[in-house]
Amino acid sequence: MFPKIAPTDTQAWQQLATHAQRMKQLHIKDLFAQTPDRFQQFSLSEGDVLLDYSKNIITEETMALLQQLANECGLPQAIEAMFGGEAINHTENRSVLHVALRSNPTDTFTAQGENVVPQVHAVLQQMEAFCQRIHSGEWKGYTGKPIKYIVNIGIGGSDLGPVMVTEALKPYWVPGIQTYFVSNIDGTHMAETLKKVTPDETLFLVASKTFTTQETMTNAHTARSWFLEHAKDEAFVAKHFAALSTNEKAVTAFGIHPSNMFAFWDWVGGRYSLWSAIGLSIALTIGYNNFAQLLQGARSMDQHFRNSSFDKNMPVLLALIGLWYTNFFDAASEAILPYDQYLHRFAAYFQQGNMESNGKTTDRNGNRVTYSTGPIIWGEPGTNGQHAFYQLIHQGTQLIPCDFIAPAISHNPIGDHHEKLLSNFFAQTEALMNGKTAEACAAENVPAELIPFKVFEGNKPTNSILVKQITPFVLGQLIAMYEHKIFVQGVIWNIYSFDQWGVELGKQLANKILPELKDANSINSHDSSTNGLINAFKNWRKG
Ligand SMILES: O=P(O)(O)OC[C@H]1O[C@](O)(CO)[C@@H](O)[C@@H]1O
Repeated sequence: MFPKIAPTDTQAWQQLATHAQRMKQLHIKDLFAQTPDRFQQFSLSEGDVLLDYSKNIITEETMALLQQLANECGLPQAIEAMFGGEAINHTENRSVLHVALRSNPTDTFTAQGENVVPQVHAVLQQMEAFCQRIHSGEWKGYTGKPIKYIVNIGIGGSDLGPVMVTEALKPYWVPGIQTYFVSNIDGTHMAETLKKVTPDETLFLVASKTFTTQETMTNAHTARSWFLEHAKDEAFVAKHFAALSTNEKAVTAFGIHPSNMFAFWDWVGGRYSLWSAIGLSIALTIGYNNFAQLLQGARSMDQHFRNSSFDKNMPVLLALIGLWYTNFFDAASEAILPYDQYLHRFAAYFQQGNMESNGKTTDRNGNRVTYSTGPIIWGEPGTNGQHAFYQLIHQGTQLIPCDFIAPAISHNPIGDHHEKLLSNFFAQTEALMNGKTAEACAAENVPAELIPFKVFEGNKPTNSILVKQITPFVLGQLIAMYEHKIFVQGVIWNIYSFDQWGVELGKQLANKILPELKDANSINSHDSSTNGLINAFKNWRKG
């Protein structure tokens, strides 16, 4: 196990606090003027992924101190503890081994003394064989037709990853397969999806680690009832429902045959599970070989993360830079801005990844932290974001560090769209850094009274992540890079990143309120606001 040190108790933290006061007097553009080869100094590549972190309010001293902080907080030991299968998810007494899901068959990853790699590959083989049967048309629905529609029913980690990846890799979709995702318990989500599919050509994947999640189980039962209204015979459920879960008992109780169950294990966190059986919707949508490439890309990033020194380590550098702004510049949020329409769910995916992992106030000693932990993560694809919220990033009062992500090669090279798109990417990072002075405005003959409104302070930090093309392999690298960033930050903040107790309270209260909504009686068991809302809801429904 690694030390449970409050980062504020390290020498590096004290030095960083002093150093930050000096750095706040500097402007990134001056740092470029002082060191023209700053790009070489603060950029690195790993395969087809280039990370340029030079447009940050950092110097070599900053980075050295941040790396010292990581060392003092035991990051080297923490990395080995995770890869070594130690139960680092302490509050649930579980290993954290999503890295084992993208292992090669000859690798070894051990949880509770057992090498998990053989079981991982057994499920991968089951997934591959299943994909082959669906894609070849060998697997038939109850009227003898092949499967055309996949409907993944899951929520949170059992939805967001597969949604994000299938959207990101749309150019790789298997012809003839159309995939939909239903997550919301709002009946509208299911109803609108069922309008698009036919019961005899649809495969429902019930994706739930626990197989108890209210939203998923409600949606799965609704899908089953709809299916049976058409198919009439329960025996046909086996041809149209499969389960992706760790809970075989609950899967069987639902009526899904164990041969249609794809297993994973408690050492896979929900928000880190797209690499497991939860990725079956991905494999069915883009083909198993492309899914395998996604895993290989992640594996290459795992090795980079585990074996590179911190000054050449993409996840570590991203984590340290993020922490620098969270803890020493009071940045409350970070934006992820992909200049690629296919990556339109990337920020939403890492919203859960970051905020469910590092949105914690209790440290690993059970004490309240005295420093900020995980920031708010948000973002939209450029250039849409430019016409929505970039105003605030440029001229607002909040400091919002941004990650710009783009491929050099578009899957849709129409005219000069991609050059125009990327010219915006490059222009934005440059403009955010340089800003615009009053003198520059005056030189453009801006009327004096308008100059204060047209001045941009600049000095807004950005990371640029340029990749050759969004292939399955590169996407695997990118996702794993951000996963490990979250891990590194959690270690330094001395919090447990792999539990999510914070989502429980709302769930418990909803279960308490649900029976109160089923009759017409007036409610007075809550505070006046909650009583008032519930009674208004009931009154409207009476009429
Ligand atoms: O896969 P399950 O068990 O249905 O859980 C879904 C999601 O619910 C959570 O437990 C809480 O939101 C997530 O961590 C998880 O991804």
